[in-house]
Amino acid sequence: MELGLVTSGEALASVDALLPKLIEAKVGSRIAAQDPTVWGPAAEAESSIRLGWVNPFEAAGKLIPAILELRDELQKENLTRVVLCGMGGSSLAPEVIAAHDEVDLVICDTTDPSMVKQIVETDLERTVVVVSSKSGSTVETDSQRRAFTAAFQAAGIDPATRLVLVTDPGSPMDNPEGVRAVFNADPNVGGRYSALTAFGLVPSGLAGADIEALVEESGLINDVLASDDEDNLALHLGAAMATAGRDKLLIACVGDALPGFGDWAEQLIAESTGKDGKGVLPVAAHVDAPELKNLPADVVPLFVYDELPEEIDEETTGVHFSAPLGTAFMIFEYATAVAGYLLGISPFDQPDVEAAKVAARSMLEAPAAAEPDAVDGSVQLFGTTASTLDAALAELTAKLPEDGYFAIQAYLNRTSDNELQELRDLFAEKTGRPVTFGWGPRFLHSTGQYHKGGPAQGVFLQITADHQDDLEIPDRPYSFGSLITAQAIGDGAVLSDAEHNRPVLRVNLTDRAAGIAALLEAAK
Ligand SMILES: O=P(O)(O)OC[C@H]1O[C@H](O)[C@H](O)[C@@H](O)[C@@H]1O
Repeated sequence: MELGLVTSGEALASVDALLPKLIEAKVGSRIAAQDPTVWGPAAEAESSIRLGWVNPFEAAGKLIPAILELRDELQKENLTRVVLCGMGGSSLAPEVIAAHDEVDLVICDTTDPSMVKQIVETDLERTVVVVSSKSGSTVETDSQRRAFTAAFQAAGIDPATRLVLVTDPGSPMDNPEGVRAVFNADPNVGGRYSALTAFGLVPSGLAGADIEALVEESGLINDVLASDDEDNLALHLGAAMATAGRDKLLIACVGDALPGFGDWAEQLIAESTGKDGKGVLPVAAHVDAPELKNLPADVVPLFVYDELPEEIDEETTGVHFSAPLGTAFMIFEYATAVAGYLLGISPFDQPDVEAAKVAARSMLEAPAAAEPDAVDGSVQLFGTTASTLDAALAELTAKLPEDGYFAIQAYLNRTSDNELQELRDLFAEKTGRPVTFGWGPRFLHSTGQYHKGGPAQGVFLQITADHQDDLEIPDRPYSFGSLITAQAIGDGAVLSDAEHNRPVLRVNLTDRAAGIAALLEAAK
């Protein structure tokens, strides 16, 4: 893949206006030198422990031989199915790396009982499970680990031969007892910037990805990214992200270019910029997205190519990007940090993520069985004055502000309920506004920060379901089914509370298949 970045229209105007300022303030070289003062005094404490990602090379060089050695060992034992349990920054990068190299890595980033079951009950005899968590205390990851440990034991397999941990040194998970290996990551790198640390490299490397090539690619333009001149692509991309009046970035991969990259970039940009009522809303979409046919005035489209097209219309607003995956990770990380500087926010914290976790915990401790406001066939409606699904969706859509976006949050099984993703385009068509689609609880660790901390522009459609075939979480007083429901209700409660005041409609499907069909029909 060739390396290139071209901006056009208003994105180009933004680059022209902001580049001289970025160069004058030496933003590129200061980030490369890990200068924590770039984002101002309020951000300094966090920045001073979060800039390790600008130089991942030495640590990666030491780590890779150990990963390859373990991979060989596992292969000799015919342990060829690699599952990764982890959320947000602990799973999005390895998912992209594996997809890019076309190696199988099964991602378990859910609490949907049907999906956890599907993953836990498949081919256990040849499965090795990587459990990744920087903090070592993420409830989803801990629950998935418990489910796998119990499943191995039930199958007469010693979990100590099958569990591999990736975590920060000293975290509650950093314990070699009862596991095959523990890989420590660099604590000075936050989750969403950790693609080239143990979090990105261990699971994808064990699954067979060419992690040496990836790390090599990531160093290709190190000097360019550290420079204070017009050739620094990250300054261009950061300035394009901060285009005035266009605070939404629609990401579309063209053809086979970097599959899944939009989902990774979405977490990086949403969690890094969406706070203090500001932010860039990333919209992971595709080249046929309705938004691109009739571009809303507040959206910058960003196209990711294998190779840049020969001709790019200079007038039409857009960002056109092409890079090898390792290089792309680095450019986007730098660019997001640059956008943070331009927006005047700290790109390394996620102040609003915790609120949803707290609300979910209190739901689990004292479950409140709320009565639906209305029932329409197999769909229960919560948070509406309407009595039918059609009317409830119309009521929600009517609350969209002019500069608003429609957010769909599906707390379902992203493998077997995948057709639900069609809702994204249907609502984009219907509303003429950008639409984000997130699988819960996965998105809580990604765009979840922006939805609560960014500009108050979103309206929210939560989709939950009853769990006929639930799964217990060993040694926990709640099941996966009650956990995922608590996570949805908890996040909905925070979104709609007095502080955030976002419109939220929850539809609960008492029958999944019939409910999904009804939703798709209603969205047309
Ligand atoms: O790696 P972990 O500590 O389990 O964290 C996983 C995710 O959790 C939180 O939601 C953070 O907001 C994310 O940035 C992080 O990637």
